Amino acid sequence: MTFTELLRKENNDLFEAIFDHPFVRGLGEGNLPAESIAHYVKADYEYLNAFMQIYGTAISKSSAREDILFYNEQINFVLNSEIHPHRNLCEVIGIRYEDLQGYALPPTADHYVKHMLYHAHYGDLSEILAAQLPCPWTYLEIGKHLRDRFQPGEDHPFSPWIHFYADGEMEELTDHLRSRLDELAENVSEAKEARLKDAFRKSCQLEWAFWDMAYNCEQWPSEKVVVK
Ligand SMILES: Cc1ncc(C[n+]2csc(CCO)c2C)c(N)n1
Repeated sequence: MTFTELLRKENNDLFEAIFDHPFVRGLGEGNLPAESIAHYVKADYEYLNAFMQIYGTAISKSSAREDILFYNEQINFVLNSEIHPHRNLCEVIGIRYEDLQGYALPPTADHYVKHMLYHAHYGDLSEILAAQLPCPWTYLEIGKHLRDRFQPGEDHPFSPWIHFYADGEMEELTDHLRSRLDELAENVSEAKEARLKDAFRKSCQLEWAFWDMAYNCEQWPSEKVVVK
């Protein structure tokens, strides 16, 4: 079994919990509260900004040109392609995308971003990969799960969102990150392996928590948030 196959197996409970989450089920059923969708887009827009910065840190820790090229391409992908699923959500609730940008991250999303930044700062490339991998991997599997279960056609409100993640570039991206992590995780110490597993599992936990944060419109106890 490869290292990432083991990660997938050990975190199956969280993948299943994500498929079962009411936000994810609502995407499949075509029925979600507008406030939850708006809350998701606001937080996710800022999450994607942080994700690109983490790719930037990964570049600063890469010596191979192929890695630099890959991360550079991924920054472009986030900038130019990941906006399509957001636009789909905005159209469903009739709110301009521009009006959902520039908000402070709610506690859980803030924590998720800082978890990845922690590994980006203190870890090497393998640790950054372990913390980032659940992001495309869970979305790829959510997309396929919803596509196969609900078979969304033209009339389904979230069909573009589902097909973007099920049938777009997500599989190739996930496979690339997986094979790179598998290479780097070969012959690591037990302590290092534990750090990689911890980074991956916490990101899976935080993927579930991000859906929950959006569904329940999680807020800070006081609305007065000092910095974005
Ligand atoms: C909380 C959260 N998790 C995952 C994604 C999906 N996603 C974000 S960046 C990226 C990889 C691009 O290289 C993918 C797949 C999301 N939008 N929001």
